[in-house]
Amino acid sequence: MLNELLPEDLLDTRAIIFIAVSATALLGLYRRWRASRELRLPFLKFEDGDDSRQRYVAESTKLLKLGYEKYLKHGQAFAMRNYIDELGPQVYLPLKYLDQFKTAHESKLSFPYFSELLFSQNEIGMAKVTEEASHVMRTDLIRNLPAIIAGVKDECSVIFDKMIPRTPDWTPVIPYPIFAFVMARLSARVIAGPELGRNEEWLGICISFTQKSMEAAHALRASEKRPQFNDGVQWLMEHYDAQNRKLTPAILAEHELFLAVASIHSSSAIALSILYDLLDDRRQDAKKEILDEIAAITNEYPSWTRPAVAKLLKLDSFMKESQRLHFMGHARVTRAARVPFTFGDGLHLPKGTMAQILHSGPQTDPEFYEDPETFDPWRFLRKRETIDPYKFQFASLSNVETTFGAGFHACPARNYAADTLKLVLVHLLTTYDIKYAKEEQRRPAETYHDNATLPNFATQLLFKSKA
Ligand code: HEM
Repeated sequence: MLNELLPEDLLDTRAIIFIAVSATALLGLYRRWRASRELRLPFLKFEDGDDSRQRYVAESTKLLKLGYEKYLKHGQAFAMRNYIDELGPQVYLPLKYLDQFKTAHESKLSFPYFSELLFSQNEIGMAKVTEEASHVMRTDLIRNLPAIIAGVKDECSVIFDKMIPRTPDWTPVIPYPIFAFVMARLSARVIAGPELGRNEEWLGICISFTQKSMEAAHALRASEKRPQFNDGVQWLMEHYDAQNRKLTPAILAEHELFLAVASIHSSSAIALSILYDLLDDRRQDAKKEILDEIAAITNEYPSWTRPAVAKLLKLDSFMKESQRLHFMGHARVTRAARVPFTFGDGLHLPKGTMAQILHSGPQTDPEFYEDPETFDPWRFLRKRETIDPYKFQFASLSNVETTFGAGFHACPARNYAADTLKLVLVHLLTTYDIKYAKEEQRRPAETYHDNATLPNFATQLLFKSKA
């Protein structure tokens, strides 16, 4: 019957898929259009005649600065176009909502759902945020941190020696791919264990996020009995066992790939960004003090254990100041409304709204930081000395320190990430002389894409072995 009524090609599988996909996309567009009508918020846009999509890709930084000054600073949320139009408008919230926002239950405001929408994870088959992987990072990683950190410095020497030879001559290096490899290898020790940590194919997979992770994890699981390790695979196996659930290779691969996505590029880009400041000719006095600090710790401790790393107070402060001014992205604490959500004062987010905190706004706001545009390497060290020694650290969380997010989903590996970054920088600063290849010894300008700000990945540096 259907055959008689419809043209032949409409029954072709491709045509059916096309219709189904288009219908879903149209339904999505309709839902988001409705959501944007329900959002009773000022709508921020470029108002100089060009409000094209391209401007949202290249110039969101300008618009977000305006949004902070005009709305957020005065306690008013705003909406703006999402450069991926199908996602509907995005919402930025002022800090007064952060406490309610970060504590809202996952069934209402969701971090995984935000990532699912933003990265079209269902459509492209990308590994999703998995509750189990986050759980083992939140529990087992934190418990095992001293043992894990104790091996990082030695591992740095082994890896960097292969990647940047110790020679007396200046060697030109584009550091980002090397940093990504180093961070992939360091994270692999934590998320996948020593076998995969030394497996170049696995590391390549993690760096390039390819589907091959499935095969690699499958091969690992297929390889008979695994000895006891202290890593994510082991912790996930134990977590599933304790709940009497089956951890299949495919599920394990999904957890592992998600952890690889979460861990490698953020750490590599931040390492590069901080190194750029350490090499800048305006920071040489601070660098000298950091080198003295490292020398003093090396005299006091036989090896780089967690207590030794905790003594890197100046490096910690420098790193935090560097990230304050050269943050990795404007948006943090990203959540999407699984159901319509209303804040205590009546602000309403329709179902499907993607909302976030503007991390960048407070970083250069004199309300939060004195003389905020000045790079003051010991700003946070002074705060630790005079206000609270346990706060204002690189990995600290507060309503203005949102580099690692906030609330339940705040990065569970932030202390691991901070310690690892420090040990990578200690290794680089004590092993090599490093300078910019160009004559001017100044950090290169950031690059921008949508609400991301990234250190320049193409800048060439020169390395030579320390005398
Ligand atoms: C300096 C490097 C890193 C930065 C800046 C960073 C930042 C973040 C941020 C902003 C979030 C979301 C928090 C929120 O929305 O409240 C997050 C989540 C997460 N990060 Fe990190 N991260 C870093 C390194 C790592 C590493 C090395 C790992 C693993 C070894 C990791 C594992 C995770 C996981 C599992 C989550 C999801 C937490 C959850 O679902 O509850 N991160 N991270």
